[in-house]
Amino acid sequence: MRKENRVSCRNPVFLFYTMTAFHFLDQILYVEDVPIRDIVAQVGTPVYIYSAQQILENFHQFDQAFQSIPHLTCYAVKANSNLSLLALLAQAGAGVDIGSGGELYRALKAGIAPEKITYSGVGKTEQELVEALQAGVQRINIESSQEFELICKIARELNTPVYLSPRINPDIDAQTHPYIVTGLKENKFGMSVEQARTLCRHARECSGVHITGVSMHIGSQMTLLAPLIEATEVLASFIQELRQDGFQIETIDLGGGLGIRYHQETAPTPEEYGSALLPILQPLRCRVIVEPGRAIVGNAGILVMKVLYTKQNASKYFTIVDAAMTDCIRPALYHAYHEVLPVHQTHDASVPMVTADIVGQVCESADFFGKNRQLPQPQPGDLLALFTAGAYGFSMASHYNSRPNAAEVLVHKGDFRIVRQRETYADLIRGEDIHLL
Ligand SMILES: Cc1ncc(COP(=O)(O)O)c(C=O)c1O
Ligand SMILES: N[C@@H](CCCC[NH3+])C(=O)O
Repeated sequence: MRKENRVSCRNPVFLFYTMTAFHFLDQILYVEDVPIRDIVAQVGTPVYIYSAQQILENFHQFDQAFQSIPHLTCYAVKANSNLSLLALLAQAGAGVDIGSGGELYRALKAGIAPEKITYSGVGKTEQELVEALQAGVQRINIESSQEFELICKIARELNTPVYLSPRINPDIDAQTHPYIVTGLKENKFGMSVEQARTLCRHARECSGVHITGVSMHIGSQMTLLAPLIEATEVLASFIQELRQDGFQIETIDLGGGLGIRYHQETAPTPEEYGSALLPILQPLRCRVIVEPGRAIVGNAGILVMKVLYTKQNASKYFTIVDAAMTDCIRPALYHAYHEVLPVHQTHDASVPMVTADIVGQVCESADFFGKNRQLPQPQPGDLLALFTAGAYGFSMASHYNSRPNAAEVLVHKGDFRIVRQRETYADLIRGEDIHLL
């Protein structure tokens, strides 16, 4: 990763990005050793670009944070499910957390060993559960008594042992965006300790079904450790109780949720996260599962887009780009802040700074990437990069307005590969038939 000779830029946020694989050299944005413009020249825009080195560095930070105890880092596939990213992480020794049959399919295709897969989710269907058990998945986080009954039935029919971890909803506020809080009692996820206690007792009567763990996932983009510490304590004391009742609890699954820096927030590092939790975890002598998604891929990806037009309505300036909320819905859905910077910096003082909304092509006023952003007056054809877009970017893409999905590119050192082709119009109508009744 080149980090020498960086130019000073007009915007101080540039300095922040020099801490990742994305950096400016002679006013040009690079990922690892590749200029973004070289990728765009070959692949076009909009394009998601990921750094393999950054992903691996983030993954190893989690591994190191828990190295003093048995653990498995199960990357949450929902954050970014591209097959090449999954294969990269598989090669590095990661397991995965999946939330659907589709994610199971991807994980297996990417070479993740079934015994390294954890299956979470509030609404797993019978077919999905059967597929997971037949594939050899050995950790299912269970979220309701009805799901439990269904799993008991499937275990009998398949004559397969099943290993379950009730997902505890500890009623603790993760203090993040309300749409991504998942551990309050009014949320749909998991069950109370009381309900889990009843479920575990019931499990004794179901042959082939074993309660071997306890799990949680209380929210996403958490910037405070206190809720995670408190929730881990709840799980730890439940584990002690279950063991006293004779259950052989081997696993504690802490879920994901560690936040990252998008703007001015400060998020704990994986090391700080590990250090805060290890005193609770060590005495349990459990295998620890962590399920980070965003913290592994978030800062390892950008979305590059091209300026189509600029215009002014009344006193407002707009920069209209060739990407849209269909490529990255986070600003529209959560009012999430993502830094947007020109791919080529200018030191030319004659280029005026403007304050503009950076907006997409879709017919929704929520279709924006940034509001009132200060940047050197963009010109049609200029490239802009939306930073920290590796998590919940492409994986939440849609086809609204019949927009083909963007291409995805993976970079490693001086080399890059298209890891997902840009969609065509034909892709958009695949599976549709015209019937005139
Ligand atoms: C069960 C489960 N595990 C892990 C994650 C990953 O979360 P994050 O990307 O916030 O680390 C999620 C999503 O929030 C989840 O629902
Ligand atoms: N999609 C969310 C995170 C939800 C995590 C899934 N439980 C985001 O973009 O921040």
